[in-house]
Amino acid sequence: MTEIFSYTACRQLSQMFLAILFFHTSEFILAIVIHGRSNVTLSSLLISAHYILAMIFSLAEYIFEIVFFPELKEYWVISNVGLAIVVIGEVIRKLAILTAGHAFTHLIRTHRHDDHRLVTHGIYGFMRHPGYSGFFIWSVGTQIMLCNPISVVAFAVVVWRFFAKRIPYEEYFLRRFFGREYKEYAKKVGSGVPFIN
Ligand SMILES: C[S@@+](CC[C@H](N)C(=O)[O-])C[C@H]1O[C@@H](n2cnc3c(N)ncnc32)[C@H](O)[C@@H]1O
Repeated sequence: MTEIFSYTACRQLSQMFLAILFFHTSEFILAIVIHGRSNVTLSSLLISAHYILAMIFSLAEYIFEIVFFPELKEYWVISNVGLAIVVIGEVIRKLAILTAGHAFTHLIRTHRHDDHRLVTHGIYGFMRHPGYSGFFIWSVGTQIMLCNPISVVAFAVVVWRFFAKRIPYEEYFLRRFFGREYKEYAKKVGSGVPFIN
């Protein structure tokens, strides 16, 4: 049991806590800066029941493994690569939010607003869904950082399946809003999420 208070656990769990804290507070602050306080609710913290369950599962896996298989958490190269992946995912996601500006709404728009323009510059020139790609990378990175083998696979599968449904739904409306312009853009630029066209 003392492993829970070891240097390894304290460092890896603090990194996880800071990664989560930074991700959610920065999402919320950026939403307020871009859309204005009156248009932002607590839902912009992006903390859903499924998300909390996933994080509890990941923490349970971590505690179980650090108690019964503490050597599993000592792969520092893997853990540090995970930390680097978390930072990369965070940077991609925040670049997406800053580049898209007003167009980046947490709820998918089903009606076109007059000021909604198709964004294809900056990071959107490299991938169509940098916000989703960044979150996918970030979430899997957190589990690599914790050396949580089950959660690495579980997070990759669950987050991928979520975006595999969300992206076609979002793009249905983007095609309706921007027609040919979006078709041409989608022909040239990939989604940014593995195995999603
Ligand atoms: C949560 S944001 C995610 C944006 C994008 N899917 C991404 O991953 O960066 C969802 C909103 O962004 C808008 N959106 C997505 N791609 C866009 C683009 N290239 N230009 C303008 N608006 C876009 C959609 O209409 C939707 O309301």
